[in-house]
Amino acid sequence: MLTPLFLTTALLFMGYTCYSLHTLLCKVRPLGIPYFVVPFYPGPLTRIFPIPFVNLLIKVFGLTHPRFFLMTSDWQVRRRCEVYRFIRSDIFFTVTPWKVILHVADPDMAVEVLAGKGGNGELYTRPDVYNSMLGLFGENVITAEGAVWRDHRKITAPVIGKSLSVVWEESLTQIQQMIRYYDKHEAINTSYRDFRRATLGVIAHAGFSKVMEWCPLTTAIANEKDGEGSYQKCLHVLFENFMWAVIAPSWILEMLPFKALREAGGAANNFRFFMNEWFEERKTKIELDNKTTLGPSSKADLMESLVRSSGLDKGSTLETPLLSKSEVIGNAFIFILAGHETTGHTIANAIYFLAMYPEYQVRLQEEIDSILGDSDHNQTSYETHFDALSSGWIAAIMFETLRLIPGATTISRQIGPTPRTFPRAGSQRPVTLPPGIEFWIQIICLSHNPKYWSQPGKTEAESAITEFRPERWLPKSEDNTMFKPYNGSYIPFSIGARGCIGKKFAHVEFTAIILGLFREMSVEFDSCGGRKTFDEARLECLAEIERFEPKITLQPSGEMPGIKWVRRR
Ligand code: HEM
Repeated sequence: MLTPLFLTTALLFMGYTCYSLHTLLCKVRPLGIPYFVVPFYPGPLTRIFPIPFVNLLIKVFGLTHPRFFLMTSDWQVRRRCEVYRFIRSDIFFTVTPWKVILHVADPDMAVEVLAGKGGNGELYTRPDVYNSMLGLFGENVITAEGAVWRDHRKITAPVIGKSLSVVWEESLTQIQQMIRYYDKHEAINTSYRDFRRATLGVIAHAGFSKVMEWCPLTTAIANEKDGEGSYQKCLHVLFENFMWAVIAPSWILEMLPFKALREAGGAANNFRFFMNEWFEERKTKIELDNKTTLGPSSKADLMESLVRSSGLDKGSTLETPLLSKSEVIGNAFIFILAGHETTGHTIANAIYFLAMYPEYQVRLQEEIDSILGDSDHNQTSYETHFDALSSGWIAAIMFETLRLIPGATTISRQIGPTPRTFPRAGSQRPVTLPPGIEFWIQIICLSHNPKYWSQPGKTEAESAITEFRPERWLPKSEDNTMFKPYNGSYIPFSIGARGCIGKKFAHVEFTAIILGLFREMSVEFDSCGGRKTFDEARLECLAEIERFEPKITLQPSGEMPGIKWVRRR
């Protein structure tokens, strides 16, 4: 009885899938844009299944054709521009039975989607699958659209912009504490985690007025009895298992017989608990302040701005609160997440590049010394030193790191209800696309596209597009401004009204952290007691970078070679 029922359902499903694929192919073929058929929609949850299975098949059978690797989630990292070169086009479709995706490495089209008319999210919204993941704790500035998004942005962006002095100070403090620890330790192979902890400390202070001393994660977890330790453990578990935390409500996950799922559910629950506590704590403080002062202080941080906008404080002048409590917590989560992972990993990536190319460390240190002279870098401030340090080697190293390894590989958007025409770079004809198509703007393919990254008068090979060459960003002798790439070919922070709120925050943090580290220290590969040469470690590092995988941000999938911090001679 069950077998025929199962077979009929399976046949009906397959029939519907083929019909749907056929309909979408009929839509795509007349457009004259190259396309590949992919049997499933490669959204975030397919990283659990079937992508690992596809990866196994590719490895076992040595499959190299794009129709195979386009089924994986990390082809942009492993193949960079290969597929665009293969099809001789900067745009192509993957057609799945449920969706048509346009992969874009054409800068003019990327600019139109992200920053053209309708780039504020009204015509080109994020696909729902991403919003449901990022809205795990409540709607927020990333998941909201239209008028609601404008409110969220108005509440959050100005306070983030005003926090830069705290960002500078706290970055230097975190690094001082980190150096104290590194001074006593030989080799480090926890850099990604360590820098994530430093940048978590910065966003906790700048956005939430919480002071978190830097210590290695293991020490923080060992101190779990104190509230701070368990909060840090909860964040660590949540971010490491984020994929699991979004697949079902926490109470279901906590009942399942799998440890990773139970832990993810528990961490999500604990996070809600901590955020509730922070919310109530801040609400009480605001109510007290309202009784004793004349209103909101000009030094309000992100949490204060969020809580005040929820209108829950008794002295609130808001007739209609702009945010619900769950939106306050949703935004707190998104700023903790976006505000520390991306920057922490970018700094760790830059450190590995500097270990691979020590000549750039020397130039960086010489520049820092020439700007600071004998003064103490720990006495510097955002107001006095950021400008001087933000247009030379430090900035060049950050820009080049993000060009080679952007935090996010892809930005996705979907076309609204009417067909739209999009420009193409060069002398190519504009294309008109039907509704329902999803754009995947490939940040990493744009920043490797030889048409825009080959240097004038040099061949593609001489331009070393896949190599770390920060000097490409430095001002040329005739003017004092840094290199400006072709519009749309370099968008690690995205562009347009929905571009990154934390771009300057990240730049200030990166500058202060690199300053704090390299004024006192140099980084080198750990030779494992003389058993590993510099060249071996460098090759190992390059091979690991080729294997980076997009989790929340792009990050190592295996173990990076160990590094050592040594005092400058
Ligand atoms: C190197 C560091 C960073 C990188 C590479 C980065 C990258 C990005 C990108 C690519 C987007 C656009 C995503 C999309 O449209 O789908 C974005 C948006 C966003 N970023 Fe960042 N980010 C960084 C640091 C930060 C920091 C430090 C914060 C907060 C303090 C932050 C907060 C946000 C927010 C709230 C949005 C959503 C804006 C909106 O939709 O209106 N980011 N970021």
